[in-house]
Amino acid sequence: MRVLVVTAVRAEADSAAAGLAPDGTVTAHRIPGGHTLHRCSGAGTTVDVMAGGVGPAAAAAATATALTAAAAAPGAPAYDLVVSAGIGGGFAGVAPPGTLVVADAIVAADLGAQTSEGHLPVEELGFGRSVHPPAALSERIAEALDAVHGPVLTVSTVTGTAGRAAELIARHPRAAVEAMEGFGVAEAAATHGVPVVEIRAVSNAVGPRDRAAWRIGEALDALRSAFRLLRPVLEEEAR
Ligand SMILES: O=C(O)c1cccc(C(=O)CC[C@H]2O[C@@H](n3cnc4c(=O)[nH]cnc43)[C@H](O)[C@@H]2O)c1
Repeated sequence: MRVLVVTAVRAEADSAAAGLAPDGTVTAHRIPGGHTLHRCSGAGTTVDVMAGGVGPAAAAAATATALTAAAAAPGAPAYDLVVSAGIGGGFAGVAPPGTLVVADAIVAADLGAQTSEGHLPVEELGFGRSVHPPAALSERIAEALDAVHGPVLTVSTVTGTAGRAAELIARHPRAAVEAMEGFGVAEAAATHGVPVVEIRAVSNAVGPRDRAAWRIGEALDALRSAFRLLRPVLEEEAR
């Protein structure tokens, strides 16, 4: 089984790789676009971890580049699964800092049109999609990680007010987390016909901006634990 993990920044990629390869056996492979795949191999599974950049556009471009490079490499197996992973903001009462969340829907929460009656998603405008269902495996992953299994919203602007948080919850009442890359990763994966899952470790609460309250170290530790627990699930899937 071959898996591509896409994070936004290097610190997230390092946490994922540390969980996947606790003995530190990771090899680096350059691909076009200046990206590096950090390869963790073993027990019938090869997991490539890549920091693709912040935001849905950078994430989509990086993911599509890695998937295209794999498809173009003679004799190399195609990816079986793409994982979007990183830290995120948790919605109050659902996902406090330190919590792990696995997406049961990957939602582009600000893709659409603003109207006097509120936000219209692209489906209502007659083009595109704003939701990707995750791979069926996501439920098993959520169980293995003891994670919340709920919608993960992708936004281009980090929420910084209580009003915006309330607006998002009104539109997505089950939302667990917001982050900035999942939908971009999912679009690229869908283009290549590869299933996708999204895993987030909560670093902060969604709401009024309070940068001092972000628990990034705690979230990166949780992300490392998530990938330690993910490894046997992938190995079982590969059998
Ligand atoms: O200091 C700020 O207010 C600020 C503004 C924009 C971006 C940041 C970041 O640290 C990058 C966000 C980065 O981390 C993910 N993330 C983490 N928490 C959230 C959130 O509450 N809402 C959206 N994204 C979040 C995201 O996926 C990015 O990769 C700081």
